[in-house]
Amino acid sequence: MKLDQLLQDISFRYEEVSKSNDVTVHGLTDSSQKVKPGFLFIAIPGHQLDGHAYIQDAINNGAAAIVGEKDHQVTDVPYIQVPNSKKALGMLARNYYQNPASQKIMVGITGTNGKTTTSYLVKHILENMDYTCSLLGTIQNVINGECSKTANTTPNALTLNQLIDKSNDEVVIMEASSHGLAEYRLEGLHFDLCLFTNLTHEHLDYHGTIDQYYEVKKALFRKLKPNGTAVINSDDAYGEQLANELKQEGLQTYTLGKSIANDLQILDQLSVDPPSCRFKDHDIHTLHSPMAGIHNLYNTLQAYAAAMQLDGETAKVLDSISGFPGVPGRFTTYPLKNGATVVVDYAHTADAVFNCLQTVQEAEAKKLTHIFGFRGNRDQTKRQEMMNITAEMSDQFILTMDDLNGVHQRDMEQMLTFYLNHTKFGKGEIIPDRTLAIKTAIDNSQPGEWIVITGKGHEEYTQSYSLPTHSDENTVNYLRKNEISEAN
Ligand SMILES: CC(=O)N[C@H]1[C@@H](OP(=O)(O)OP(=O)(O)OC[C@H]2O[C@@H](n3ccc(=O)[nH]c3=O)[C@H](O)[C@@H]2O)O[C@H](CO)[C@@H](O)[C@@H]1O[C@H](C)C(=O)N[C@@H](C)C(=O)N[C@H](CCC(=O)O)C(=O)O
Ligand SMILES: Nc1ncnc2c1ncn2[C@@H]1O[C@H](COP(=O)(O)OP(=O)(O)OP(=O)(O)O)[C@@H](O)[C@H]1O
Repeated sequence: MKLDQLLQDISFRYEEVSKSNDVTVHGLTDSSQKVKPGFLFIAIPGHQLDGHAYIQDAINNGAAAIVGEKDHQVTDVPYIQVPNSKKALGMLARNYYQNPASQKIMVGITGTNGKTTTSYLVKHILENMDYTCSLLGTIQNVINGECSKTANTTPNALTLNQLIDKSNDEVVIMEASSHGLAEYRLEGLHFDLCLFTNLTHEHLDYHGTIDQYYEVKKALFRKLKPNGTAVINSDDAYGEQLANELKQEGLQTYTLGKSIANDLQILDQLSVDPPSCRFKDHDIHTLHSPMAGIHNLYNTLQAYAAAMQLDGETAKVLDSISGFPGVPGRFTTYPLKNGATVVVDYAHTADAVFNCLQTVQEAEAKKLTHIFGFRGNRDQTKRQEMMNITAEMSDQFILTMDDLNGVHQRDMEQMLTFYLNHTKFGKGEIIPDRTLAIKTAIDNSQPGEWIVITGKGHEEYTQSYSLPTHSDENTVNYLRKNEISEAN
């Protein structure tokens, strides 16, 4: 593709145009190491390194032209200076792959909690409506029915366009993380549906304040196609604010919540275990959530609303919801032979922990033991809130290791001791080895008791522990097998 064609809709320094006229580009990359002859190299200032420092490497590897945002002397090949390289990467990727997203029904999901769960629900329902769906998110990417691992919840703009280009599916359902939005990974994409689940304290190490975090999330809704719709949980305070602001801006919204002002009104909750409710859109219906927890009732309603925006038939949609198999590591339950129950859940915000523990309380647990830790090098300001919630809601808690992310285990243990000493009720202990923490809780469990392990969900451990296991699910199943063989 000619460089001029690639630069469509991108503003850049005028004097570079003539130089770039004749260049043909054979590929794009923002990694100098991946440059092949004829590639366009986009220099990105990152969080650890600066792509501008690798421009000469890119040229040595055969780059035909360079895009960057800083003043830079480049003599051998055209240097196109743009105001923002990350934004330019999005537009360049979109142009190079000929805007693959424009051929798809695009569904973007944002919010602090519930993105993955809602995305799985939407995929499940739409597939039952005979749509073929790609899924891009935290657990995995699924393109043309093939699953692959993901480095990021929201991939960078180049990967994103490559994945959408590869997809033969009709619908792309993707999670839009706040980092993805702030880093312009969705630049140039437009959506038919944008969903907002909720907004609570998270990632403030990156965003600074919750209001800035909200503004970043709101940016997704600026990417709605002219006839696109925002589907919003307005029982969440930030969701209500978002719906009001978008309506004022003339965008099409579809809200769900308890108030009569909503397009989908939750009338009354019929039961909590399993959760079900009556709701009204055009008519009155009953929804049975396929997953435990009121939070999942909201996720399910949101997925229902999304499907209805894509011309779903109420009865068929509600029917398909009842066959939803759940999401790995989201309130996954494991009955023990002794009559106790273990839950593995991905909760790693205070709100998610609250919802998860509340769900167990509603199941009338005789005793609730909560096992969790804090992720190293992540938002520390949410930790006290998480401690307060577990101290209030659990009967006993065990603090343990989560991913250390480069933090020394000794420092993390000191941190856990600090939180333990500053939390009232005195019903906590520290067992640093995660697998032994789980073993201790299981060994001491009694019929009717619940053990809740939060933080890692579907993820594999990033460090090794005493038991030969590599995830919470694996540890629980390993201990369950031993429980069974010991009992025999
Ligand atoms: C903070 C952040 O968003 N970091 C992302 C960013 O990496 P970075 O800024 O550190 O990149 P860098 O290493 O400084 O490199 C800068 C540039 O130099 C280039 N380079 C570097 C070396 C070289 O030899 N040649 C060269 O060209 C690199 O290719 C890059 O273009 O760009 C990378 C490529 O797109 C991302 O994978 C990476 O995500 C990291 C892994 C990450 O952990 N991100 C988290 C914070 C994140 O984004 N999380 C959200 C989900 C959050 C949630 O749970 O809700 C997500 O969407 O995943
Ligand atoms: N609607 C909701 N409201 C509050 N908490 C929720 C909601 N849905 C899920 N959760 C909690 O959040 C955890 C993570 O859920 P999920 O993976 O669906 O969210 P996510 O937004 O994709 O999270 P992340 O951005 O961290 O990947 C769940 O295990 C559950 O504890």
